[in-house]
Amino acid sequence: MSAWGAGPLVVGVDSSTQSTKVVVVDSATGEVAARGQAPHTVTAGTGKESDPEEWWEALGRALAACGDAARQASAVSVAGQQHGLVTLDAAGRPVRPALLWNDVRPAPQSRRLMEELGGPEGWAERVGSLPGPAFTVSKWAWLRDREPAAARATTAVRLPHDYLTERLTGEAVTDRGDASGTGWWSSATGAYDPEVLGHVGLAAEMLPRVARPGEAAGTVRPDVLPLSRGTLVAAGTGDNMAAALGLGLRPGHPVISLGTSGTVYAVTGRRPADPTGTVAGFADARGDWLPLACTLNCTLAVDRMAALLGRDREAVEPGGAAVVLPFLDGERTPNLPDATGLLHGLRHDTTGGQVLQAAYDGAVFALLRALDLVAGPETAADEALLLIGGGARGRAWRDTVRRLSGRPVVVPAEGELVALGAAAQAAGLLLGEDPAAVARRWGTGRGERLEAVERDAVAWERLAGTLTAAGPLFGA
Ligand SMILES: Nc1ncnc2c1ncn2[C@@H]1O[C@H](COP(=O)(O)OP(=O)(O)O)[C@@H](O)[C@H]1O
Ligand SMILES: O=C(CO)[C@@H](O)[C@H](O)COP(=O)(O)O
Repeated sequence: MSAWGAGPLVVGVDSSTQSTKVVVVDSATGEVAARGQAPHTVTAGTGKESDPEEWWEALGRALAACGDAARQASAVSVAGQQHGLVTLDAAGRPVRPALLWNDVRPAPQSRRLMEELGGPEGWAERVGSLPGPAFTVSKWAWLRDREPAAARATTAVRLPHDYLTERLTGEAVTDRGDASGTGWWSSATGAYDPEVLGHVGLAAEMLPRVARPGEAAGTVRPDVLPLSRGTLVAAGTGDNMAAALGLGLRPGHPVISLGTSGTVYAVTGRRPADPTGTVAGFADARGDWLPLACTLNCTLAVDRMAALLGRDREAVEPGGAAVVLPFLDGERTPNLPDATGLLHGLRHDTTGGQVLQAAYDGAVFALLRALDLVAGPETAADEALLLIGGGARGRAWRDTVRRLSGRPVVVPAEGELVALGAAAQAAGLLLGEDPAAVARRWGTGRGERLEAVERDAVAWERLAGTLTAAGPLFGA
């Protein structure tokens, strides 16, 4: 029992693309005692990079905003944006800024790795996922090609959440969920794949230990952050895996997350292996699987379109025949790393609000095309979609998902599902419970249900036709 409520306090961290968010939660009730947030800088332009030192400082600031509650916590867990390549030198300092998940520069290395190591079928079977440009293995191959001196200076490779966990504990630890986004962890064997590592010149000693679900990473070192020395630290996980924990997700309940990335995923007991590369065959943080499709252009692309049009993001208008493929950062789903944004179907009477609606439609269409692939046979055709991420707060996003899917939508009342999932992982470690069961007890997945509306098949067909016609323009 803490000074704040019924049970010991736990801290959940979401170190995502745009910011770090922290929640301090009562482990008995799930009540949020304090919260903090601090922004990150991402380089503009084609390359997407962030300084890992800035994530650490942002974590300190977000924790400080929680005041005494963070210091009183008994356990902490860090969830982070997936795939990012953090390269450390012998002194444990970043050799260069981290290459982020949405950096498409490694597209040539991704294609090469695919050809050299068994083709799409080989990768799907052996690793569970294809080594798309997002995957850490392609980023490391890019670094070796383009910045060989930086690659040579690297003695340790981490993911964003591992880097922060190691700064907290001094221990090099990751988990199966985040490891499954590297491309060098095999979902078939549950271990690093020696052939992939050998192929890209990485020694297993350069990588963190992969903790078992429910295992601790260590304890907080003295005087590192506004946390108490000796606080238990869970292994952490990738941000999508953490959100699945926070929702207490069971098979048959697909999730759409609308943030910097758009993601669509579900939890399942069957190991995914999709040779088309649309579905990443991630592991979850518990021992099951998290088939997931991810787009590079979601909330930021739509907000950029709103800014270009000089409109508020909610100022959409129905009608017209405009189509927007909002591939401002290239695209991952579909796999078109060299794509750019496309606006089609303009007439004299097309309004700015219709073009903005078309941008929402394009972003949601890309995600919904992958829904059936990730949802699997456990999911009923009329099952509601769980809508999370910053965009889930917006009315236009909610309405677009309902109109293009024809399904009901449930928006959890608590917005920070990644941080809450990390908190549930910390509580699970502290109390010896399954973190998803902790989250269910807390009720974090409960929220507002918006009923289905008729599916807009006309808009869907227009988008599908435009995407097919535009393929050659984008190098498809
Ligand atoms: N009220 C809102 N309505 C619509 N979109 C919103 C709202 N609040 C935040 N967002 C969007 O959420 C995005 C951030 O989402 P978030 O899930 O926090 O991102 P990430 O975890 O990738 O850093 C912003 O890009 C912004 O466009
Ligand atoms: O690459 C993926 C999933 O494979 C992304 O979902 C990242 O994990 C970044 O997440 P956000 O910062 O958008 O939450």
